[in-house]
Amino acid sequence: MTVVAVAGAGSWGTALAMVLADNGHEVRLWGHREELMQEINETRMNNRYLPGVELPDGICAYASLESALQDAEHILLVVPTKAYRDVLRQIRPMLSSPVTFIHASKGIEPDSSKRISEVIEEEIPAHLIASVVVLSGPSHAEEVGLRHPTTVTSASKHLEAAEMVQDLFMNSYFRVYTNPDIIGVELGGALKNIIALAAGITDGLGLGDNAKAALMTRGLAEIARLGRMMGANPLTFAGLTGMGDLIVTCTSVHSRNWRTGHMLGKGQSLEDVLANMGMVVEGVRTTKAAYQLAGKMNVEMPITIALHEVLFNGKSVKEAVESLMGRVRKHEMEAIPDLL
Ligand SMILES: NC(=O)C1=CN([C@@H]2O[C@H](COP(=O)(O)OP(=O)(O)OC[C@H]3O[C@@H](n4cnc5c(N)ncnc54)[C@H](OP(=O)(O)O)[C@@H]3O)[C@@H](O)[C@H]2O)C=CC1
Ligand SMILES: O=C(CO)COP(=O)(O)O
Repeated sequence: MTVVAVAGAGSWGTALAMVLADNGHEVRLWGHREELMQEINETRMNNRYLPGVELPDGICAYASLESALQDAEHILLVVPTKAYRDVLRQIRPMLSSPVTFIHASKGIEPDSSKRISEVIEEEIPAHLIASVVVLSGPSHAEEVGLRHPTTVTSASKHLEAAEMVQDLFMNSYFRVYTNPDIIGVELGGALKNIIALAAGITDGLGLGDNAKAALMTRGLAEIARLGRMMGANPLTFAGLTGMGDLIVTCTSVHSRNWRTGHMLGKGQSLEDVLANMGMVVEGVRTTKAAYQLAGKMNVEMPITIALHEVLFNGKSVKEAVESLMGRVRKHEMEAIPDLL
């Protein structure tokens, strides 16, 4: 049995806490809302974020981060990307010996263009980090909560750490693979949210399955283009954390990113959609970050740019579709010279 602190008691933190508790680990689920933490301990449910799922006895909810971290060998971070620096700055003075940081969030920080593992390494001194591991893949919390078969990837520069996390989570309904390509795994998980927003928009507009297949395929091409420039292994994007997560996020009604796009396609404003969602929609912020990165790295990302114009510059979705379809002719493999 291992003691794991889970920082972030939303949908995904709660579902992953359940997987760990099913595997016999002692799980300290930390959330910053005292009332919700008390309710979880009393009702054995997180009705706000994962309704209908009965939580195993191995989970104890904490409103005090310090108590949750006490004796924890590993810290699983599952807060929205925008909360990372704040949460890590709270954690830092509470650590006295190195721990493994596992993160399961999917986003890139705007302006700094940092991946989450880089933010962790920036905020926590090296002597307090045993390893950084990313857990990512096609995995909606609602289905993991039902213990439906799910596959994900554990990625780390250190294979032993990736394998340790694989063993920690793996069970009969949750299968974990390893991959050393932490850059590709983090970028795939973050960037697919942009394409899911765009796919939701085309679904909301009623543009059909051809348009959605086009967005997903050309979306993956631009993700791989940026990834390659940032040092990822292009093959990672054909795996669970690339194509796999792109499929689930663009096609599932559980996806908050797809749902947001769908409502935008139906004519609602971004502000209204986000105000009513009640959960994080990472793709909005990541569109900003990817737009900046595409400019900095000089990588062609037409879907990301079109979505950026819709979300932040008032371009109509109709105009965005026309501008994408009206681009000059291309070779399908044009920007991936190795494949020509
Ligand atoms: N849901 C899913 O199926 C999956 C989600 N992910 C990723 O996991 C990450 C978390 O998503 P998810 O759990 O779905 O998000 P939710 O919106 O369901 O929950 C987010 C949680 O984080 C809390 N939170 C927000 N800011 C802070 C803060 N500053 N300090 C402490 N807690 C904070 C929220 O609390 P409050 O109630 O106060 O807002 C809430 O409990 C995202 O990056 C997402 O992309 C990855 C795979 C699957
Ligand atoms: O990453 C996810 C599934 O793998 C969750 O996607 P959403 O944040 O769009 O719900």
